[in-house]
Amino acid sequence: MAIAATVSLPLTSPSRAARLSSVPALRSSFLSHSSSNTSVSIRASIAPRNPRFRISMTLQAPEKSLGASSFLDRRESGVLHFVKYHGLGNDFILVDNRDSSEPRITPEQAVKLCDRNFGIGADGVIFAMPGTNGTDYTMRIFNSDGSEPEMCGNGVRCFARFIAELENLQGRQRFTVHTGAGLIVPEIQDDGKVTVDMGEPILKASDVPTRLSPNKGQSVVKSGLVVDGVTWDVTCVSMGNPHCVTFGNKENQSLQVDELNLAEIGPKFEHHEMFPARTNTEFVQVFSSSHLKMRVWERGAGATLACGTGACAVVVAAVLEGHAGRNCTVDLPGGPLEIEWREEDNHIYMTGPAEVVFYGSVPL
Ligand SMILES: N[C@@H](CCC[C@H](N)C(=O)O)C(=O)O
Repeated sequence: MAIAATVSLPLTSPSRAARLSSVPALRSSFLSHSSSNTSVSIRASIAPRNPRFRISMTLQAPEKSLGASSFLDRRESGVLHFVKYHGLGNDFILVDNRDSSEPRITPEQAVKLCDRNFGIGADGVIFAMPGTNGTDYTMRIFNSDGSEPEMCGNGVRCFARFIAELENLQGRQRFTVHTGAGLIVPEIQDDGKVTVDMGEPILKASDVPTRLSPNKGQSVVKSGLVVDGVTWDVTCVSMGNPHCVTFGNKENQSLQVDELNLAEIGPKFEHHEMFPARTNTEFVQVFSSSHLKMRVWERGAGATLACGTGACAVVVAAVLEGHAGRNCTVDLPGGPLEIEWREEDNHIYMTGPAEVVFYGSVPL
């Protein structure tokens, strides 16, 4: 059986062009095109029965970028065309699902595609779907373990950039997006970053949800949670999806987040009996009243390089616990996010990047 693969990479940065031009077979072609903002597609046919694995490649360097729209217009059955994006290293497979309100793949297929060794590799799969209740679009997402969360902050920034590419829209754009967390409004800025109106945080314990007893009105703020014999101070916040935020424990009031063994402790928070829907957990270090650093263990995805809803929950918790003001830079392993919890409307606004990694196709 012959395998045909098509990979299309946008040449948007000199470093990417330099990396690609280091492949000897591609060098002359890439060097001659690396100065323009264009795409090169590589078609490779591999015949596995031939012991020498004959590989033939066709290089195409179109005058204009192929873009997601024409790439994803291809609709062969049994093949999934996708674009991989990342928001600060939190990476997603974006699927054009605008023709149906049913996801084009199952949670089981999503698990396989997200596998970093046997699949494409991603923290989740995101579907761009027709709008609901008058919104422009609907976003659904499967985590890399196949579960379906209500929302994804980094994902919705990638979603906005994906829609702009699909619809061939340039410059500043604003969309209304229906999610499991309700209405979310991302706006692409002139510099390509995306500011998202993430709505209001949910603090009522039973709605987060957490079984911890409310200790500040209906909320759980700086409350003791015993994990493996250690009592952590936690604040519980929902951004549509559940978050447990901690700045320290009884033994260590100020965390040095780089010292944590996240892979060991993260799952114990995620599956703790106090969180009936499991939880995302953020471990936070305070640099100043406007500068925080966090590491995250995500429900259904494990340690990730960034979590947008998590960064929003962290700022809410920091305000409620008196560590910070309403405008913060939150450093994540993959880079910084700007978060504002606005007093006038109680909404949270998140600003950060979203970038294409590559376009691809896989058999289903
Ligand atoms: N990385 C996301 C959150 C994705 C969902 C999360 N794993 C959950 O299950 O709630 C973000 O950027 O917000």
